Amino acid sequence: MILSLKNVSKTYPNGVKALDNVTIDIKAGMFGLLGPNGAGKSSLMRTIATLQEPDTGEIDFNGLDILNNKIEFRKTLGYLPQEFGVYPKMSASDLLHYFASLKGITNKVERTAIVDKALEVTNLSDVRNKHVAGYSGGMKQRFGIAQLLLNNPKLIIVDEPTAGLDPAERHRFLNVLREIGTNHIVIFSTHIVDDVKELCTDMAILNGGKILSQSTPKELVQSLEGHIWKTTTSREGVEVLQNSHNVISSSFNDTNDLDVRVYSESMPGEGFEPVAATLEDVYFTTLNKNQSQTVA
Ligand SMILES: Nc1ncnc2c1ncn2[C@@H]1O[C@H](COP(=O)(O)OP(=O)(O)OP(=O)(O)O)[C@@H](O)[C@H]1O
Repeated sequence: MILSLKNVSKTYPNGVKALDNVTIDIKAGMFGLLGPNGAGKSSLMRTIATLQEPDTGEIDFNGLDILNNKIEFRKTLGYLPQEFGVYPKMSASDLLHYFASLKGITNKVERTAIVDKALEVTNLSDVRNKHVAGYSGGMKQRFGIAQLLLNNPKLIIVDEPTAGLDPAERHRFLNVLREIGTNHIVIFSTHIVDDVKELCTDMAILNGGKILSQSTPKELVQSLEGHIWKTTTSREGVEVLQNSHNVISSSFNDTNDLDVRVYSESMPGEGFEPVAATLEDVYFTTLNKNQSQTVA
């Protein structure tokens, strides 16, 4: 199973270039698309879901040219957009039976098996008789997944599903994605580095409509090993460091000083110690590098 995008670009009528020559191959497993607000994540998701046309480029799913075979492709697709709809006062079970009927699953025994499985995978079996309208944000997101599992999609696209979820719900939701990621291609977008770290077999960093890097989280972290250094300084000290060093991030510690992480090929100076690289270092280093190239 493979989804291939070649030179996909999109400029909106207002002149914003949301996708800039995106070329990427996505294989089975959990694929995380990581980027800040406005990076182009939703534009890429909507384009793959064939809800909007790119200006140029090709998208191919298992040999099918999806831009010229939208109806056929959509039968294999499950898409959960960023904004989910308003649900009627119907139980999760009744609503899933209704959606399954609309999708043409008319045999009641078959439909019941499919609905039960979708509720089980998304951990909603216990609340199947409650109204979806009264569900919490996280339960609604899981219901969104249950709904798209009904027609057994091969490719699942989930746009920023963890935004706005509390930590417990986020955890439950990621567990559901982990479960379905074992036998589907799941592409999900996020601006939370930990989502990708906890879940993804493969990932890309997107900004300004461009893919800045693509690899496994492990390989990306390994590529920075030996180049990340830490020091502790005052608030004013950080400003000085920012002018002379490649500062990745800074955070307050217990003594109200700042722990500062710096990227450097070799020992950046006195007071620095080497530290293990993290995926957050990868993310910020990649964005910083791109920003300085864009400015230069
Ligand atoms: N329909 C549209 N018309 C014009 N500009 C748009 C449209 N949709 C998105 N944009 C712009 O395109 C750029 C990319 O937006 P997009 O929503 O794809 O990014 P994103 O990474 O999903 O961001 P967020 O995390 O905020 O949802 C942004 O500058 C946005 O303002």
